[in-house]
Amino acid sequence: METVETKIENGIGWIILNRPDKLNAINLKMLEELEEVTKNFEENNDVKVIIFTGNGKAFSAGADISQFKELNSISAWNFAKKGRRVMDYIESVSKPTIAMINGYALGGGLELALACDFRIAAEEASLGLPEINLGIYPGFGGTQRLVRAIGKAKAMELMMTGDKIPAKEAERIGLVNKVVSLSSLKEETIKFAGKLMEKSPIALAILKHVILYGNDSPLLDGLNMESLGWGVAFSTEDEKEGVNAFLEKRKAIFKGK
Ligand SMILES: CC(C)(COP(=O)(O)OP(=O)(O)OC[C@H]1O[C@@H](n2cnc3c(N)ncnc32)[C@H](O)[C@@H]1OP(=O)(O)O)[C@@H](O)C(=O)NCCC(=O)NCCSC(=O)CCO
Repeated sequence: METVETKIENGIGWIILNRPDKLNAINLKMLEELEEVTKNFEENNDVKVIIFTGNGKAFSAGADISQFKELNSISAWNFAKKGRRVMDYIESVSKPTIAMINGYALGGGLELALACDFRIAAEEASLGLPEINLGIYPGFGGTQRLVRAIGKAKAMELMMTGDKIPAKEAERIGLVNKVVSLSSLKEETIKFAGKLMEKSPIALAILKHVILYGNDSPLLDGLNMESLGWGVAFSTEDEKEGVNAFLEKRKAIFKGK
């Protein structure tokens, strides 16, 4: 891979954006590689949780602006559609995903983090959607996902002013789940991933689907998805194990079956 590094350690699939001299700006190659490595991890049984992060001082400063000079309306539209499809795919992965935000998460970088299930940020991180300063606006799903994540008023403020906010403010408005020191970021993120790895991966996958797609549907459809998925969970060995473990007063050991 040219633009991302990957490794699998103790059930965690790491996807590390790797253009540190360009603050991990997302070019077309990186979009393609992100899609490919995410797909590989989704299909790999050794990977239980996927963590995205960046090498160097940024998570990602967004789409690669140096490529914008060559774009016209049609190629820009296609680039946005490509970016959007990759973010949609990342959001749809059946395994839990975490954005470990080690520094700047701007523009497309924040849109990648928004496509993840959880965001854990270092105190030093700075987040925002500054595209408006380029005479454009977020194009990798941010206009929709940010509103859903933090509500319309704050989302419009961030997108229309282009202001960057510190991690603590991002936590206050519900944009990130947790803020920790940079020195403990990796340890805290692994600890959080560990909690997820103790659960039934099947229940997590169904739950994720119901939350994501149920909330984007009319209430009745979402509620129907919830009860149908709940029934499906009862066809798993993990459900038997969970209930038996409770009744036998021991810790459940889920096998993902
Ligand atoms: C993130 C900023 C504020 C950091 O500033 P600073 O620390 O001063 O670092 P720089 O010298 O600016 O950057 C170092 C190096 O990285 C290049 N770079 C940074 N961001 C990008 C980018 N998005 N695309 C391409 N290249 C980038 C920068 O040019 C430098 O390269 P040199 O070769 O050393 O000159 C600051 O970098 C900043 O504001 N970046 C842009 C943030 C932004 O506007 N993001 C939105 C992009 S559009 C988008 O994401 C569309 C999808 O919705």
